[in-house]
Amino acid sequence: MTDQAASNENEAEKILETPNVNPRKLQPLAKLAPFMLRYPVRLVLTIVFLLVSALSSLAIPAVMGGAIDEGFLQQNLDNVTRYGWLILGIAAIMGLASGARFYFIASLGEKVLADLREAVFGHLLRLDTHYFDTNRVGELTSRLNGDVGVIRFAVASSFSLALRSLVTIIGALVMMMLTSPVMTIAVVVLVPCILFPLIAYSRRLRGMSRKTQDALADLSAMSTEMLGATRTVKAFTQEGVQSDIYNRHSRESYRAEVQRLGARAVLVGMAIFLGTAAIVGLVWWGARAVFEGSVSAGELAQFMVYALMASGALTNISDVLGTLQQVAGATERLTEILDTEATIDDPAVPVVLPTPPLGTVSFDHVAFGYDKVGFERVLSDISFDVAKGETVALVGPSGSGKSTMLSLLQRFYDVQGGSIRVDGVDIRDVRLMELRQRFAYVEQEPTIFAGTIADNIRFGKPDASDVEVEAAARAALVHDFVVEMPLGYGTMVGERGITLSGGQKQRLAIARAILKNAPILLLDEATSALDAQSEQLVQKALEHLMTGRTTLVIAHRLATIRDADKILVLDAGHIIDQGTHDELVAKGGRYAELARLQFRLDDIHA
Ligand SMILES: Nc1ncnc2c1ncn2[C@@H]1O[C@H](COP(=O)(O)OP(=O)(O)OP(=O)(O)O)[C@@H](O)[C@H]1O
Repeated sequence: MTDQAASNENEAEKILETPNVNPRKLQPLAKLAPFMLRYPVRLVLTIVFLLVSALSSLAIPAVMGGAIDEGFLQQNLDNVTRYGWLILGIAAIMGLASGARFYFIASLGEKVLADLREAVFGHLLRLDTHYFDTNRVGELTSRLNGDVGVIRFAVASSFSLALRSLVTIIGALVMMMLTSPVMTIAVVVLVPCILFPLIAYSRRLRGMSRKTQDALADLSAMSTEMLGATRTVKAFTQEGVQSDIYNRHSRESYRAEVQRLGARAVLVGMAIFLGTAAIVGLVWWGARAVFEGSVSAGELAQFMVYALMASGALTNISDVLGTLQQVAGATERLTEILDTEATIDDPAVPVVLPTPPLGTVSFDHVAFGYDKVGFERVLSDISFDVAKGETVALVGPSGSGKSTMLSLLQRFYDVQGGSIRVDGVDIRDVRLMELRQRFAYVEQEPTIFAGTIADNIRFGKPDASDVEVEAAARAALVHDFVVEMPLGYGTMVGERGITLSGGQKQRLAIARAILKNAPILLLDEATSALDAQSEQLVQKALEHLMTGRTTLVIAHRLATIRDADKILVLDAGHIIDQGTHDELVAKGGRYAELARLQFRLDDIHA
């Protein structure tokens, strides 16, 4: 009875976990079918082994019933031996089939998982920049990792359990009917009578479970935030205050959990009592039937085992339905990503850019707003031309639209009015890949990927040789600091390049751009102040990069604007002035004022 009590306890716990299942919410599961159907052999083998293992497990109690009636009760050892061998044979088939079922379903799960995550990741990278403006990266990675994991678990275990349980219930009921129709009907009435009150009670408890989970989520969000900002916490001497807030959340979570556990204990107790009472009742009734001679002792034993198998399978199914609903949610979220179409895509009939590249850029009455619906203008009526080899500097107050212009040029977004041409061709008529190969983009805060320094330099040209990498590194003044590192170009740089200084990161990004060797350079100069020596090194590296290339630069440095062939002065999305530095300073106007503030010209002219 102890084992039975333990199994009742497990079943009570499963009931507690069972969410409300809405069959319509299971519909998205159908979308997994194409991924599974890609592996028909594995799928068919899984089903075959599943059926064999379920049917062989159903055969064992029937054989055991025979062993009791013809062996034990008649004290016939030969019969016991024969039945023993038979059971062993069936157990061997069951063991083999179960092992094979486990292997095939698990490997199918892994395959589906790998295909899904590859499809989603590949698709995400191809989606528009606009998609990433409106969807948080954290949420997307959680979909990619969490949801795919949920699906893997489901394919590997829940589907198999659901199917196995279904076969077991049907098989056990058939065998029970064959043994004793009257007792079968009694069980069919009795089991729901016990399960339904338990399920009803467990649903009431579900609210409590949600409360604990919310409290835990708060706790984890807070610890992630605070541990990620320990410097800020220390600088503002907030360790004590934040610990107190954390403790308060932690205790709330503890109280909610203890309350839930108390309620759960009541449920487990109820399930154990009701389950045991039902078994006692059934045994008593069965014993009466045996004494009356309507069933044999062996039949009663086999009937009891089938009844237990059926009720176990029923709780398994209610458990699995809950998991499947989670899986349906995960599948829906993932297929939502796969169903999102990129709006910025290659043209149907692409125009090929001229080779060798001319390196010219022209904006013709360009208008743009990020908000597609409201069309709030970020840029209006922007027109200018950049000739081959020219350097054009964009200057203007923060938010005037400088970065947006570089984004539009690389077609991260599409213009809403006018057009942009590269080498005389409208960029919407060119294949995205071909267009973007024409640019080398150095961001204001360059991304340093987790990997070696060489990997980082090679990012835009993965097949570059070591010699090419070193040449680019030398030109960007990266080589000298790299050779001083213990592993040279093989030195790992942290997830965010934490081990490199600001100036080193910028030079690494410049080396990456030099290696890409694109005809047009897009440069977003760093605003963050570097020390004079670092600044000088970056400036030198940039000079190497700019040589012979058409350059569009968002300028924050005096050296850059002085050397620019043309300066475009932006304000609130309009070009309000243009000319060389000297011309614009001579004019007085907005540029002179801006330049005085931004580039500290007073120091220079003083
Ligand atoms: N991804 C975006 N989604 C919505 N609005 C944006 C987005 N990026 C920029 N904006 C808005 O567009 C306007 C122009 O921004 P942009 O970054 O082009 O200016 P900027 O001149 O480069 O400024 P800064 O010098 O501060 O980088 C700003 O009002 C900004 O809030």
